[in-house]
Amino acid sequence: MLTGVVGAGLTSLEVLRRLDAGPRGLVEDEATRRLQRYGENAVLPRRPAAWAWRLLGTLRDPFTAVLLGLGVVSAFATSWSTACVIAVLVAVSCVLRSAGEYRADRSVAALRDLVATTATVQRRADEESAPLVREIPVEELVPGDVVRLGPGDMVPADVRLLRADGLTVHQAALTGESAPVAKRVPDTPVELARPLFDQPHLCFAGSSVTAGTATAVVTATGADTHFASAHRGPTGRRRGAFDRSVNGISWTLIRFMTLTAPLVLLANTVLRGRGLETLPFAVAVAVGLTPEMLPVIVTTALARGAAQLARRVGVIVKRLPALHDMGAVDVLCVDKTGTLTQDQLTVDCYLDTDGHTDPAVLHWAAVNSLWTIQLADVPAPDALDEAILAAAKAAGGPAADRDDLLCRTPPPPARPERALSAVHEPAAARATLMDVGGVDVIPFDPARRVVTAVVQRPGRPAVHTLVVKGAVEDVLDRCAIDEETRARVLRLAGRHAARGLRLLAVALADRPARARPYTPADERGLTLLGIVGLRDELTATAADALAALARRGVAVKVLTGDHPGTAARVCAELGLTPGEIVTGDRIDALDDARLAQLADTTTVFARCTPAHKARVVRALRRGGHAVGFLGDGVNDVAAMHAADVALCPHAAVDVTREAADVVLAEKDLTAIDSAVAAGRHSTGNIATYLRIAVSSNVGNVISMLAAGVLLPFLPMLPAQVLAQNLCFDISQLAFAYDRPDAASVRRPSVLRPYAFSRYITVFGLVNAAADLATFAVLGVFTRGQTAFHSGWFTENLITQALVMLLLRTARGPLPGALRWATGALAAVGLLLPLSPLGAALGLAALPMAYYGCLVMVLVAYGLALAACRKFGWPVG
Ligand SMILES: Nc1ncnc2c1ncn2[C@@H]1O[C@H](COP(=O)(O)OP(=O)(O)OP(=O)(O)O)[C@@H](O)[C@H]1O
Repeated sequence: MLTGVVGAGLTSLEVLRRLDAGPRGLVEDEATRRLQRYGENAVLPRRPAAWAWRLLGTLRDPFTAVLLGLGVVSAFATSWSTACVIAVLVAVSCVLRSAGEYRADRSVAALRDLVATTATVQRRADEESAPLVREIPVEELVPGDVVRLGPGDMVPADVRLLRADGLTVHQAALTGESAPVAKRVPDTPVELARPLFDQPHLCFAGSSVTAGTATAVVTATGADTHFASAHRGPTGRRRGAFDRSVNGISWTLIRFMTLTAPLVLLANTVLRGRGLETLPFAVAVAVGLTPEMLPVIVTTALARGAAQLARRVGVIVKRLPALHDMGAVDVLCVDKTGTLTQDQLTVDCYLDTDGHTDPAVLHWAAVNSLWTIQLADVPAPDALDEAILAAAKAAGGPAADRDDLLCRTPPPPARPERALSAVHEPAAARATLMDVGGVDVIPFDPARRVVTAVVQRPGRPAVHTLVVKGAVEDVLDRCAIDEETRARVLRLAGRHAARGLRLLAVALADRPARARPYTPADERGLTLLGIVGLRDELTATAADALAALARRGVAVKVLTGDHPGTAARVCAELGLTPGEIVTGDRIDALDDARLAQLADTTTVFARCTPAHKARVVRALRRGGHAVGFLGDGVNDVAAMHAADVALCPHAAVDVTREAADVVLAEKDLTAIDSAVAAGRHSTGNIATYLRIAVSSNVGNVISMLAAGVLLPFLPMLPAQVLAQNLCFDISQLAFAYDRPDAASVRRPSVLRPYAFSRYITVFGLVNAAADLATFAVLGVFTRGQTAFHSGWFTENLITQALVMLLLRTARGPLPGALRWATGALAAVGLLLPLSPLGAALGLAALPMAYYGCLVMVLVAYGLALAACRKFGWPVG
């Protein structure tokens, strides 16, 4: 295998020779041998991680780190029982979490293979056979393979270009450079002094093709690529809504917890004159405050949601937190072509600049399409080009068939004088128009919105004809026309766009023939021929999907590169109210703050480049929205990276699938609604756990502090604090299986730290009030520490079971898991003090009268909770 550095200085031929390969591609048998020798072309092994690694991975969680820290403090204070219980807590949490992650990985792994990335490779059956171009899984690529690259492809390995046309690649994953860079096969020897990633003829795994095409030979695969050496782990990702809410709250709690132990210690020292002997108790209280099951609940709730989505509606969640982000999304940006529409085009009309049907317009559009496909070695022809070639064939025209192109005679154009005289075509040459030969191509680029094929017409060896097609405004900008014609053509385009057609303008220019390659700078002074209108049917499920999202409070915005008129019509047909349409040039004129305001109220953005789409998404996020982006093309990737969560339909190009967090494996767009509902469902369960665990724990801390001051002894022994905490934690795992009611999945689910703090303060205080009432009862009915500890232990577990029942967000029937969990928790509270284990923990049976009063405290507590719920306050 060649390293990029060695390969950089060699000629193409030398590289091929060193790789023992040829421009026609490897023979299949040899490729199989190489696959065995070099291994799979994967940066990270596809094998599931070993159990030990999974367990170690779960230790990275901040709550676990805090618990371990507290365990170490206990060990130093030689409080071995506290240290042991903490170790058990950490072990239970890690084992449960890694088991959840393992199940989650397994359930989506099979479906993920369905959306695996492929590479277009050129191989031969044997030495004598002609090369065959076919798609193979990227993992099967080997050094020496000849691959084809086109827009939207991931560069599948480190490659050396053999041929390239207008190739630009995005290599931010390697260099951090956000702008695409041009790559080409240099005419002169390469300059070795240049940094490796700047070498024009080398492309690297981890980058993606933004425009143009290329044929290249693979120089390194898998772990030998530069990407692999730079990223020995998963690549970093943007911070989504998940990080902003759950993680934000986690860190607030961790700060709070780290203050708890010193506070308890201080209160006991200052007010009761106790010394360091209270350290284990202080540590236990801090541990009691920790919602240590949060990582387990998060993994279980999200993994369950993801597995159900995959099974029921074929939605693949590639990154678990993305499911939470789906639930938080309140704005979904969608591109139009290939998402809301099928991208299966048919030509509707071909018109000259006066709006009359003109086959010459279709003919030249077909010449452009044909040579774009042929010269650029596009792995998969654009749907637009295929539609134009099909229409030309159906019209019986000269561009009917790629193979026919060079030999058939065109029909006489309806208005030949216009189209052909426009390029000063001698009448005699018209009949042989199709004998054109392709010379060069400047591929389509969503930022330029035009594509140029350079052809040579028969009998005119000294002349090259540039055939340009693309978005109407962009082609007009390159034409030598007066203002009046321009305005007339724009009006014509507007009328047809309003019918929902996709429009292309076609223009020509003659240039003296030359050997030098053509560049975008040559696309000027063109002669306009006319426009082609194409019809693109709506995706069958698009209207239903948009209506369902609107019902869930998700605002849908369309961000398209297409004509404003076309976008408006499509949106109206889908039941969206387009309102004022904002175009790319208007976006350019606005600063970020003004764009954020405008983006809030705009539904359709048209004539957007990839950069415009990304700016709008960033502006919306800055305006406080959680933004999803659903796109299928290379022009959507930047916006997908900018969004909280990126989605793509099943037929998206490789680079889009790679950028997506959520892939819709089926054709049905209404699956997005199911994904949003599943996200809200999972988040609802996580939020319920957090609210209940933390408010109950806060209540306990307040009571512990109060009791520490009021009582001559510790209100609970450290081991008792930890034991009740362990029971409460385990029972709360049932929240991962709760079923939220319909109302709670109707709005975007976001955990707002302020509302959350209010919630835990109020319910924490109600909980503490119940505890203080219990202390009073205990003061009346019991004597001594053991009875006090036992009474409070029982009350604590039963109130926690009550809180779980009364404060869960869902109001529907209790799922079995919750019924069992709360029942078991209350039973432990009542029975443990009577058992030998209770005795070991320092607990004992209580007088019967206590239980009667406890019932009264519990009834009062339950009524207080129910009253708070009934008046809808506080809602976290
Ligand atoms: N293969 C092509 N040849 C010539 N012009 C094209 C081609 N593909 C697209 N265009 C023109 O460029 C414009 C922008 O294309 P782009 O691919 O950025 O967006 P889109 O496909 O129109 O819409 P969306 O952003 O919704 O996917 C199109 O509206 C069309 O006029």
